[in-house]
Amino acid sequence: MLKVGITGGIGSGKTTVCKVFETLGIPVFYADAVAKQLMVTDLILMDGVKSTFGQESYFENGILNNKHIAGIVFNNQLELDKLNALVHPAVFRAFDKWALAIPSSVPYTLKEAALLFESGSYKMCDKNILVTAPLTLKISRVMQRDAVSAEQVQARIDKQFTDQQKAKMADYFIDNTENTSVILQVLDLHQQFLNQ
Ligand SMILES: CC(C)(COP(=O)(O)OP(=O)(O)OC[C@H]1O[C@@H](n2cnc3c(N)ncnc32)[C@H](O)[C@@H]1O)[C@@H](O)C(=O)NCCC(=O)NCCS
Ligand SMILES: Nc1ncnc2c1ncn2[C@@H]1O[C@H](COP(=O)(O)OP(=O)(O)OP(=O)(O)O)[C@@H](O)[C@H]1O
Repeated sequence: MLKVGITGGIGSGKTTVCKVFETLGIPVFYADAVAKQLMVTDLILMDGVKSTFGQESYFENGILNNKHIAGIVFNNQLELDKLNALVHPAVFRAFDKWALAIPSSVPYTLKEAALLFESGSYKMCDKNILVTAPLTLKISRVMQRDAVSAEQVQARIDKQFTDQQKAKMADYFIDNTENTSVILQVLDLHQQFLNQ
């Protein structure tokens, strides 16, 4: 079965685009959501996070202290590398398990990940899609969605490959500047994947 990776910079709208594919019956593995879940359920990963970033990485009720970790990793590349080295192997394992449970009648699957190219996981996909949007639009979307400052969004953008770098590794592109064209672009790609 065809495995398609889908990524895009913060606020590009990759999750929103994946919801459109889901309406066509395509199963989507949301790597970032799974990573978040593993951060509070995978005991080995949690131990690694606590010993690397301190006990304060979790509140007493077990909830992840996102602000604490984000404050460390998005200001220091070495610390971010440590977090990624803890999280990515756990997500790869979860994806393999998920893919095994997909029925063979499904024409293709999608793997949505913010760091598809950065983590190297695009190599495990047959084709990869890059969702793009103008930088100012991406920043304003995330500021609105997460109630964060432009500087905080920019700090994450700085930790991801640029769209130019990602474009070299992508096979397909979706321009998510406005809603209507996105649906048509998804339908077009869907048809191409069904014909492969
Ligand atoms: C660092 C954490 C605590 C920050 O939490 P917070 O709620 O502020 O952000 P959230 O998880 O919603 O991420 C929002 C966006 O930030 C960007 N981002 C998140 N983690 C990373 C990273 N390691 N490198 C680059 N960008 C990142 C992505 O575009 C992501 O979609 C959180 O992202 C986390 O637990 N990360 C570990 C899990 C992980 O690596 N996920 C995969 C990458 S998104
Ligand atoms: N075409 C669009 N028109 C209007 N709003 C949009 C569009 N695409 C995405 N958005 C909004 O922009 C915000 C960011 O979109 P989304 O969460 O899908 O991006 P993302 O690429 O998954 O971001 P992140 O990397 O932060 O997870 C969301 O609030 C979403 O509802």
